[in-house]
This record gives sequence, structure tokens and C-alpha cells, in this order.
Amino acid sequence: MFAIEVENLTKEFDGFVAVDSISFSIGKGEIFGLLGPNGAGKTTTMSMLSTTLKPTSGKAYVNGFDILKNEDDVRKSIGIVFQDQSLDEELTAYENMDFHGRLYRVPKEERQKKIAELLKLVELEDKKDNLVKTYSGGMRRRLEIARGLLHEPDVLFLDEPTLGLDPQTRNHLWDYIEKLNGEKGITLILTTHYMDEADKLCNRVAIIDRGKIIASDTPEKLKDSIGGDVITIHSPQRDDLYEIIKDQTWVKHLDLHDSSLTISLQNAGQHVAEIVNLSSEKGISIDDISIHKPTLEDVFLHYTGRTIREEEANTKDRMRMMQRVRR
Ligand SMILES: Nc1ncnc2c1ncn2[C@@H]1O[C@H](COP(=O)(O)OP(=O)(O)OP(=O)(O)O)[C@@H](O)[C@H]1O
Repeated sequence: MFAIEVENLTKEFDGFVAVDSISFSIGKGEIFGLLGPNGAGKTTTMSMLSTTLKPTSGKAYVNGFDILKNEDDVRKSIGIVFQDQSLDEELTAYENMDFHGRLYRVPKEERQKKIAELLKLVELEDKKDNLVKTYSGGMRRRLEIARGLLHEPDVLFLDEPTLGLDPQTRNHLWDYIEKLNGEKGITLILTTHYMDEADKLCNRVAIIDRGKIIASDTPEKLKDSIGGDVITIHSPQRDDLYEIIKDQTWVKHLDLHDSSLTISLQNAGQHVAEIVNLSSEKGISIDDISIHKPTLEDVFLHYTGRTIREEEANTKDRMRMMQRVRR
């Protein structure tokens, strides 16, 4: 049995299709990532799977329970850590955990044992009696994850788990997530717009854009699918460069972007000199040329012709963090 099965799931908001007939399945014990830019439909998908939003059409099963017919069973069998912080600032970490345990009717003795175990897991046991308002962003996130696990869910939903956190805290959180999966065998479904996060953490990734899944596989296979190497060239005459490169036999895939040109090919090192020679013959100047192994960013670019606009995402991150702090 799969932990999650999704068939043609669709969500429309007043005629706008936010999630467009997506299908995928997640095996037990997998870390599965929904990767895509802001507005791609990731949170909407998570909300439908966690039964907080009704789909317009399609089906989905979580831990074997139908999200339309067995909402309570679905909810009892999952833990949720969504983007917007939902901790009580005026309570301590322990009190936040205890309150959640009571909501889920975890018996007292078991509750106390589990809270201690989970706070240890996320390394917050020393700070358990401190008020949450004194916690850093990373500590809050870890506490939310610990809280989401209190009722021993089989599947944990993490919506942008490291949004707005600094790189070091993100790395730490990735370690916790891997530990959870390894030690407890919990299935994790997470959304992210960070390519490195999906690459590092996920066994499998579905790349989602404008409500559709455009590619789904292991990060390795997705990267392999676009060829051996990528050359990125920055030039003020990108269009002219495109014209002279497009018919070369060694080009596997060529993309023209706002500020650059990317070429997917095998053995890039052998062709860089040729590109430079061809350009100078035609009087085309090159500002910068670089070779790298494909990343998930290249995969996204390959399938959509666009980059995930990190700058826009970063601005949004900052706004969200400010909203969290204000709350
Ligand atoms: N309640 C709603 N009413 C109308 N449109 C909505 C609603 N919720 C989401 N949308 C729209 O659906 C699309 C998908 O949103 P969603 O939040 O699922 O994206 P996302 O991939 O999670 O991005 P983000 O990380 O920015 O939340 C967006 O265009 C969004 O504006």
C-alpha cells in the first residue's frame, strides 16, 4: 500500500485552475518533494491532501483513507507543519506540546514520555520551559516539527520547512528531517522552492509549475535526463549566439533566457573553445562562460524555459518572516 496516492486531483478558485489534474504516489518511508516556484500550487495540493481544502475534482488516499470520505481518519494519521506559524507565543515549548497532545487525546503518561523524547530529538530539551516568544526562527520550526509528531503520525506534511531560515539553520533542519525519516520511518511530503533542499533531502521529487506536474523522478534521474553537462553563457548578443550554436551537432538542448544562454550537451570541456572561436569569428562578445553538472534548477529550466526566480522568492520569504515576527 502507498502512503499517499493522488489521481487527477484538481482545484479551481473561481475558474482559476490552481492545481491541474495532478497524479502521483508516495511509497511508505519515502521523503517526497513538491518542488516549484511561488504560486505553483504546492500549498493548495498539501491543503487538499490534509483535508483542509476540498478538491474540485479527482481523488486521493492518505494512509489508505479517502480524503473525501474519511477526513477524520486522514487527519488522525498525519502531522502537519504549515507555512504560517501556529505556536502560542505566550506558552513555553513544553506547554505548546502538552496542549497539542491533549487535543489529540494522547494519554497523560504517554504524552509526557513522548514530549521529552521529541524535544530531545529536535535538541530543545534544555529550552523546554522557555516561552516561545524568546525562540529564534529555527527553534520555532523545530518545535513545530516535534509537535507535529506527538500523536505518532505515519505521514508528516511539511510546507516550506526552511522558508526564511539562514543557511546554517536550514542545514540543521535538514539533518533533523533525515533523522526523523531514518529513525522513525515516517513518510514525509514536503514542499519547497529551494532546489538544493529538494536535491539534498528528497528520494523523489515532483516538479510542479502552474498547477501541473511537469516531471517526476529521483533528483539524480531528473538531472541525468537533461544530459551530461550544462554550459551557461552571458552575452549582450545572446540572440546572435543562439543562431550560430543552435545547429551544432553536439547541442542536446538550447535555451535562451533574459540574461543568458544555456546549452545541455555531453563533454562540455571539448566544446568551450569552439564556442569562443565561433563567437569571435562573428564578432559576438561573451561576458562570461561556465560549465557545470546539471542541477534541479537546470531541470526546471529545461522543462519550463524559465528559472525559479529566487529573487522574487527571497522577497516573499522576507515578507513572510516579518509577518511571523509581527504575529
Ligand atoms: N483561496 C484562494 N483563492 C484564490 N486563489 C488562490 C487561493 N489559494 C491559492 N490561490 C492561488 O492558487 C495558486 C497556487 O497557490 P499555492 O499557494 O498553492 O502556491 P504555492 O506553490 O504553494 O506557492 P507559495 O509558496 O507562494 O504558497 C496561486 O496563483 C494562488 O494565488
